[in-house]
Amino acid sequence: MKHVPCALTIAGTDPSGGAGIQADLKTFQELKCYGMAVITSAVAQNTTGVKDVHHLPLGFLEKQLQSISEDMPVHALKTGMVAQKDMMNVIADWIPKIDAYYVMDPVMIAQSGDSLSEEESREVLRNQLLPLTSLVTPNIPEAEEITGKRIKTEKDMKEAAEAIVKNFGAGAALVKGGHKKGTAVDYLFDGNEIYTFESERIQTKNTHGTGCTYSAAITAYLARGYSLPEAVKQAKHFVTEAIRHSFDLGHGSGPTNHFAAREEVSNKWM
Ligand SMILES: Nc1ncnc2c1ncn2[C@@H]1O[C@H](COP(=O)(O)OP(=O)(O)OP(=O)(O)O)[C@@H](O)[C@H]1O
Ligand SMILES: Cc1ncc(COP(=O)(O)O)c(N)n1
Repeated sequence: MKHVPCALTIAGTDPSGGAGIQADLKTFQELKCYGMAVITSAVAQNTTGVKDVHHLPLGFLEKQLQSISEDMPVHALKTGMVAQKDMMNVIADWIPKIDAYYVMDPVMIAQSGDSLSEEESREVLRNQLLPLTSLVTPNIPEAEEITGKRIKTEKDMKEAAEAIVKNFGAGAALVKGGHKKGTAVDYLFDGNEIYTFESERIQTKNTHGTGCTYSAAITAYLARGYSLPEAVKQAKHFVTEAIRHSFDLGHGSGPTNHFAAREEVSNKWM
């Protein structure tokens, strides 16, 4: 049988299907990866916000991870919502046991403003998880939280990407400009150079789960064997099209459209 690219997400859930594990699996599927999922927290949420969170017991998180590593290949994995420091420690102990690219989406606060991670977990994220990453994908507030420095300009974004690699030991850092005005520009520092990924800003309120979809698409392209800059370039195209064709569903910030995104990018990579 042909080599099957295998991608894993370790994240929280979104029953309304726009973010978290659900968005990740849709992305893996559209980008022709075999998708696997380990759940950290069950989240009652929809396009309008988070209603409740139920963290899975630590021992159960460990068993889910073990179920993967004792049986399945993983070529690339991502983490999304990992709310508690003890969960981070479990994941940090497990990742070195497998040989896979690791993309961290350092999910802290949902677009709705609801917190998705405990304050005290930030130090473990910085000290234990960041040094294990192939890539971390903070938005501007998350990059500020990691570096402890305000980001106001595009120069600040590039400096934050460099600092996250040089001072915090990430393999590479992609600082995303979804939260700034003007074009949707992201900066990648891979330890050697800065790459720029830019698209027009699409006028829509339907951007629920864009960060999840973007990091899952990068993970999928890495699992498929793309180099890091090429994986980010293709994933940026995918997320831009997912936003352009986003669904006007729900009463809040609607979800992005994974299958339209795949149709738009497909003739380039299939
Ligand atoms: N309105 C938009 N038009 C085009 N691209 C966008 C828009 N909003 C965000 N993006 C892009 O989507 C990607 C995700 O960025 P963003 O900064 O929104 O991440 P995030 O805040 O982690 O996402 P989330 O909203 O899921 O928390 C980035 O490439 C960003 O530039
Ligand atoms: C389980 C989970 N993970 C991540 C997000 C962030 O997505 P957004 O910022 O678009 O709400 C979310 N809402 N839920």
